[in-house]
Amino acid sequence: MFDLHKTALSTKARMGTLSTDHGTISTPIFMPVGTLGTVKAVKQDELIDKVKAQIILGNTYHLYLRPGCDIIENAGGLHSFINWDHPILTDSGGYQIFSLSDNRELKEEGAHFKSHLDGSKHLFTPENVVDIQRTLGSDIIMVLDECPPYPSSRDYAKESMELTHRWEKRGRQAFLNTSSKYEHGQFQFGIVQGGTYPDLRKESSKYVTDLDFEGIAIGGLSVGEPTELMYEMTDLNTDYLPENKPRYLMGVGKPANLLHCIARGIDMFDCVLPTRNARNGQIFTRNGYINIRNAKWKNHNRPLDPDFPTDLCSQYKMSYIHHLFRNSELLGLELASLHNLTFYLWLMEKVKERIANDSFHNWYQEKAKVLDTKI
Ligand SMILES: CNc1nc2c(CCNCC3CCCCC3)c3nc(N)[nH]c(=O)c3cc2[nH]1
Repeated sequence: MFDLHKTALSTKARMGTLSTDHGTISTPIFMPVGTLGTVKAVKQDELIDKVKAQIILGNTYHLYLRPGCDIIENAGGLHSFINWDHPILTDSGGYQIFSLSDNRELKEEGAHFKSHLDGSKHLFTPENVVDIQRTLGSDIIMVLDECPPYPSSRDYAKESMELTHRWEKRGRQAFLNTSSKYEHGQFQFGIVQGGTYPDLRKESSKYVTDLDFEGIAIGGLSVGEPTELMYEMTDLNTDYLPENKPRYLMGVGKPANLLHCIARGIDMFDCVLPTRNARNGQIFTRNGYINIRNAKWKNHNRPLDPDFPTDLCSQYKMSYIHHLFRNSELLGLELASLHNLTFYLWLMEKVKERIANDSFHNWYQEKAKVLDTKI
């Protein structure tokens, strides 16, 4: 399960390992997002050999709708279907129902929604999202929850949190009453909610902790709230979460956000930013970020950062990559996506080095400022 190795000096940063039947994850970790069973524009072997990814995310909502659970089950489960023999975490679909389906209804029994693909009607319940993720065979499954919008009134946030709590209790029971359909075991993570209300966040942290999940996610953040408020809620939540369980901050974030949230006690992150923004030309570097589509790179005949270990950085001229993006050439998307993911995992390795030698606390704030600078 989760072994806490070290907590940093004067911040809540920590290093640990999460052992799953598909491999061990060293934390802090960033988890590349593979919505439809593929991390867009990056091949599985590159994820291992170049990105050094240790775990990727899949999406219950999308995979359930297409290709559907029976196709994936017939293929031997998600790992076999996508040819990835390492850890996979799947989100429960609650968040996707809100961000994708324009017609959904929350009831005590679960979330009714219409498929964004063909308008067909579906219902996710705390119990059937366990069954779906049992069938997918992901190593870490998430409970069904509601992620309230930002801003939400305190009443709405409280109502939503309490429904999510009742769903989590049912989801945990469904998980404990069933077992994995495959050779490998599975873990279930609970999700803390409570909007941006400190008293609700504290109550939710305690409620979810008491359900004794294998890990705990912090939900309801990175939904448009000010960054400082996201940091404040994260800091408060980890004060009330057990030290011996991994903490997963959902949907976060920019490189600078990762450093600040690691300092506030977070172990696991996921975000579409490195791949989605790569496709728009945003490239993260050790000295800040650039947009390669900008005309300033048109005649720039040097590589971006010759000493950084990616093809984009060391093998290609900026003028050429600018040209690829200007012409929507696939090679541009591939180089930028692979680079950004490699950068995120490289940053996590730097963080672990700093925690190990007790130099994280006087490094991360300045580094976060540099990483947040547009070059
Ligand atoms: C971007 N901000 C944000 N994301 C949130 C997410 C989604 C996290 N990412 C999942 C991946 C998305 C791409 C496909 C694969 C799964 C949240 N998910 C849940 N269940 N609950 C949240 O409160 C919740 C809150 C979130 N906030």
